[in-house]
Amino acid sequence: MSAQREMKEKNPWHTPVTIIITVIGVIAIVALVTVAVLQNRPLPQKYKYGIVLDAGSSHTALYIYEWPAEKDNNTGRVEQTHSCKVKGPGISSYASNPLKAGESLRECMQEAEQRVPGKRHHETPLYLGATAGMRLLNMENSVASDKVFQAVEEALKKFPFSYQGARILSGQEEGSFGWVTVNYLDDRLKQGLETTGALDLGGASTQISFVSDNYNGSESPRNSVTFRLYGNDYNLYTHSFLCYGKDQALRMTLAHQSQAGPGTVLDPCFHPGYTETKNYLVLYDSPCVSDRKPQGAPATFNHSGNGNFLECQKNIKSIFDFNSCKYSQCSFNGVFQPLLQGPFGAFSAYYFVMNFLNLTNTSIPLDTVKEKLKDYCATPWNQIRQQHPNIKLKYLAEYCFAGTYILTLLTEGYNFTSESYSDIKFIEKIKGSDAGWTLGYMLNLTNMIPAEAPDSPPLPHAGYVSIVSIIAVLIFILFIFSLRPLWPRCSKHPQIV
Ligand SMILES: O=P(O)(O)OP(=O)(O)OP(=O)(O)OC[C@H]1O[C@@H](n2cnc3c(O)ncnc32)[C@H](O)[C@@H]1O
Ligand SMILES: [Ca+2]
Repeated sequence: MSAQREMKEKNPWHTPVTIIITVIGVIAIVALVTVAVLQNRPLPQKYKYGIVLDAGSSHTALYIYEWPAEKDNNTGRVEQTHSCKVKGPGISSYASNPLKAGESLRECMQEAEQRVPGKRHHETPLYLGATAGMRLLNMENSVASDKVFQAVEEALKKFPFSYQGARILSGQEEGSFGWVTVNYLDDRLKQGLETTGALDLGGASTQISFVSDNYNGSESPRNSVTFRLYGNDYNLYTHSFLCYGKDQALRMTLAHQSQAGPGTVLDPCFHPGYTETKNYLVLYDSPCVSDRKPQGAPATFNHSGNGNFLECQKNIKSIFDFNSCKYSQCSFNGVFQPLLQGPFGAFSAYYFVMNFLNLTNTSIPLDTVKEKLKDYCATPWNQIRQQHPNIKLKYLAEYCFAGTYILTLLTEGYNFTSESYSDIKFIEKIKGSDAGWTLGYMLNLTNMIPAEAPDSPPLPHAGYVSIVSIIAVLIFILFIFSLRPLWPRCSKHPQIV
C-alpha cells in the first residue's frame, strides 16, 4: 500500500502544474474550434428581389426573382419565387385605350407588393420588357405605342419599387436572354459546360439561339451576340423571326388561303365540322399581313375546317420563303443559319402545344409524331370539344394548326432532321423557374453574372470545420507528447522494495 502511495506521489501527472496546463490546453483547443465554427457559421439567409414584367403580344406576365442578399455579386442562385398572369390581352392590344394597359397591370403589381417583404420594396428593381406585339404596334403606329408606354410607366411608378424603365426588346435581346436563362438555370454557364440552344415560340415572333462550332460571327454579324460569362467566351447565333409567332403565323396562313377569293375558307388546319364567321378587317389588322388585303373584300368570311395534316402543312409552307439565300446556308426568308448544334430547349408555345398534344417526348420517332398529329387533325370538332370541355375554345380550335406549324417550323424552317429532332426537349420550367427571356434580362441588367469566374472559398464550410478540428486534435496530441519527460517511467514489473 505504501509503495502504491509512493508511486502516486512520484507521478508528475498528479502535480498541480501539469493538471493546470492540461486543463488550459483542453480549454484553449475547445475555444479555438468553437470560435472557428461560430465565426464561419452561415448567417441566417436574407433575400433580395427583382421584378420583371414580360409584356408579350398575347399577354403580360410578372415574375418575381429572389437571391441570397450576401451573394448577389456572383455565387448565389437567382430563383423565380412567384409569377402572376395579367388578366386580359397584351399591352399592344390597348392601342386605342392606353390607360387600360396601365390599369391591367395593377392586380399583379399589388400581388408583388404583398410577396416582396416591405423593407425590400425600395431597393427592388422593376423592369418591363415588351416583345413582338409592341414591335409590330411601333412599326404600325409609333404614336400609339408611345402612349401605351407612357400609361404603363405612370401605372408602374405608383408602386414602391425601384422602377427601371419600360422598353421594347430587340429580337436579338429576346433570343439571347432566353438562351442565358436556360443555361443559367441548368448551371451550364458557371461550370463552363456545353450549352443548350433556346427555341422560343411566342404569339407574334419566334426565336432560335444556339452556339455552333462552325459560327464565329463573321458570316451575318447581325445574328451574332458575344458574351463573356464566368470566365468563358460564348459566340451565340440568334435570330428572331417577326410575324412567325403562333398567332401571326396563323394569320399569314389564313390570309394566304383567303387570297383564293371571298366567301368560305375551307381550312385543312382546323377540325372537320369547325365553322366560324370571321372578320376580314380583324384578320388583316397586322403589319404581318396588311399588304395582302384583297381589294373589295366583304366584311366577313366563313372559316371552316376539313382537318388534313398534309394539306395544312402545304399551306403553312407557303408562308416561308426557301428560295432566297445569299449566305452559305439559310433557315428561311434569306436568313443565315449555321449548322444546328444541340441540345435544345423549346419553351413557351412549343411547350403549351406539344404538352396538350401529348407529344413532348422527342424520343418518339418524328414519323410517328406526324401520324399522331394527322389523326388528331382529322378528329371531328364536336368530338374534340367533348373530350376537352375545360380548355379555352380558342386554344382548342388551334392545336391542330399549332402542332403542324411547330413541326413545319422545326423541320422545314430550321432544318431539324428525324435524328436531330430528338435533341429537342420541350420544357416549361427549369428547377421551378419559367424558361423565357425575363431572368436573363434581369441578370444582365443587374450585372449578376460576372465576366470572370468568381473567387470561391477554397473549402466548403463542412470541410473547413473538419480540418480545424483535426488540426486541433493533432496539436493536443503533440502537446501531450511534449510532456513526455514528465511521464512516469513504469517498468513492466515494478519492483516493490
Ligand atoms: O413573345 P411574343 O411573341 O410577344 O408573345 P407572348 O409572349 O405573348 O406569347 P406566349 O409565349 O405567352 O404565348 C405564345 C402563344 O401561345 C398561346 N398560348 C398560351 N397558353 C396556351 C395554352 O395553354 N395552350 C395553347 N396556346 C397557348 C398564346 O395565346 C400565344 O399565341
Ligand atoms: Ca414571349
